Amino acid sequence: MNVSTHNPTRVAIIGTGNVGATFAYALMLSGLAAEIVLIDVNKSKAQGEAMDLNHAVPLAHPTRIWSGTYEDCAGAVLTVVTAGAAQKPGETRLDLVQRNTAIFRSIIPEIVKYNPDGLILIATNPVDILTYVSWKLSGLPKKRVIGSGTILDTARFRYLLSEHFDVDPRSVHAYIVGEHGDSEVPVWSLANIAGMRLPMFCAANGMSCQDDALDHIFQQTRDAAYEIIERKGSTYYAIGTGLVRIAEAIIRDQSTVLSISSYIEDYYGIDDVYISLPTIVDRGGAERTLRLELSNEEIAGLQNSAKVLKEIISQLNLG
Ligand SMILES: NC(=O)C1=CN([C@@H]2O[C@H](COP(=O)(O)OP(=O)(O)OC[C@H]3O[C@@H](n4cnc5c(N)ncnc54)[C@H](O)[C@@H]3O)[C@@H](O)[C@H]2O)C=CC1
Ligand SMILES: CC(=O)C(=O)O
Repeated sequence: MNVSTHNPTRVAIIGTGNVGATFAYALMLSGLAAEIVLIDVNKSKAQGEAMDLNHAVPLAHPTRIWSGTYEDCAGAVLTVVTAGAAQKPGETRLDLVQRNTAIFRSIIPEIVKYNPDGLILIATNPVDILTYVSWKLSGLPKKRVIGSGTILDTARFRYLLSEHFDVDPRSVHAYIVGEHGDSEVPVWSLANIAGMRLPMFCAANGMSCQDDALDHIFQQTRDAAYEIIERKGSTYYAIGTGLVRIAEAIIRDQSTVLSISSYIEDYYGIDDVYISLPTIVDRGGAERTLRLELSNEEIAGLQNSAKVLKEIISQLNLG
């Protein structure tokens, strides 16, 4: 190997709390990144996580892991931001917006200063709003700033549907779109198993497709974070895995359709907001948002989600 042209795949992680550390662990196990740099305002925490992760490396994948500074974001294909306040029991994601926007005003310019060419992936809540904030603060092209959006909600939805229909969740094709939060929208009209819409699947398999059963599945999806936070304080395994899935689509240039948060223009009258829709993700970031044929109810739900987010963004004084 010619050392001078050697360019290892580096992923930078800002914030090494529950979500950042879990993502780092899952990323190391995946073998996708040759280098993982951990950055946190709490340097001691980042150092401790790097030490613990390094001790797993001989048992997993050769990966260079260290706790660093923003200078180490240089050359990273992807910088993932998980830094900031998390919900306490009873708080909504939107309640975090002022605290986390203030934190992002110090983080995002530092990332871009040392890495103007990479992609930024936001996980911190409220994720859709902070992805918009990050795009504004970074000055980067829209497609290179993305949010984890409803990748997690979609995974929860598919899991719960798979339990109801007793099939592998990977065989359930269904999306949650809109805000990663209370106004999110289930796309029932396109949900399918083996190309069979749910009413057809139920009829063919003698199963229940009652509205109240499906409504309950959506409510459990939407409210999952509240329930988990009430029980164990925070959520991190599923989002950590979701972040690895997005990183994989980027690093391996897979053109995977994922429900991430990307910049939306001219979509059922929705403009100038980051919101989740099925999106083709590759090495360049959010390449294309798919134009879904939604029902009138789903369109109204999506428009409401955009309205909720835009009202809050308009109060943030982003210039
Ligand atoms: N998008 C999603 O689906 C999910 C998002 N989240 C969000 O992820 C965020 C992090 O959650 P947790 O890891 O549980 O929180 P945590 O409290 O465990 O970790 C947050 C970390 O951010 C660090 N931090 C704070 N200010 C910083 C700064 N200025 N620079 C660098 N680091 C800084 C803290 O030192 C801490 O280590 C929250 O906003 C949470 O709501 C959590 C789960 C799912
Ligand atoms: C905390 C959060 O956003 C979630 O688990 O969905």
